[in-house]
Amino acid sequence: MDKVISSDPRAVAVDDIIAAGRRMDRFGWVPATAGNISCRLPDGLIAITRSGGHKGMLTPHGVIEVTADGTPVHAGDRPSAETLLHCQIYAAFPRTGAVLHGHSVASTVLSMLADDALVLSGYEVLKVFEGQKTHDVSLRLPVFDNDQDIARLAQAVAPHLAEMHMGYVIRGHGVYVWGDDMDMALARLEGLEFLLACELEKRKIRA
Ligand SMILES: CSC[C@@H](O)[C@@H](O)C(=O)COP(=O)(O)O
Ligand SMILES: [Zn+2]
Repeated sequence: MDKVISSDPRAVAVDDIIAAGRRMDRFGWVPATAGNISCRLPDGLIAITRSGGHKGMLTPHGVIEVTADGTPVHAGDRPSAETLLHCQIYAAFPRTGAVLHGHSVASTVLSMLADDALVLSGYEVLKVFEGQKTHDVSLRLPVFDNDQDIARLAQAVAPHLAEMHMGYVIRGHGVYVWGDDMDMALARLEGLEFLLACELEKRKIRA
């Protein structure tokens, strides 16, 4: 889909979120109603996917606005069940403009085999992450236990946000990745998912 040329930041955000959902769906990262997607708007509000519904088949109706603390701007709107995790990332990183959450096979399986982190080493694609200039590095991808209480999950994540290079994984659930804008967030998600797919292949060969 061509990018919408618009001076209305809301229209651009809606278009970016719909396009991101389609791209994530093409890779198989948003099965059933999994995943959620958001953008920060210039006025500080957050455009985010409604809860439920397929993220590969979003329409403008599937994108709503919440305040920085996750309160829907329009009463009755039901934002993503994981809205607080998005809000937490925007609060921690003032430059962040987009947050993506997907449920890939690789992140789901590997996180169930890991302790508190997955360590990714030696891959050229590690350079997609901020500040990385070489493949010759080991980056830690934290893994948090899944929790249906999202406020409690956010509390578990909070102390570790500042040290994150790539995002994080929720065990048996999926990844959270972010970037200054949607293109950057998508590039990082694609890079991370490539690395996780490589790790999964390595483990299959070793088994
Ligand atoms: C297929 S169930 C997935 C949900 O429980 C959740 O993890 C998810 O990613 C989507 O929730 P949503 O409320 O639509 O944003
Ligand atoms: Zn999820």
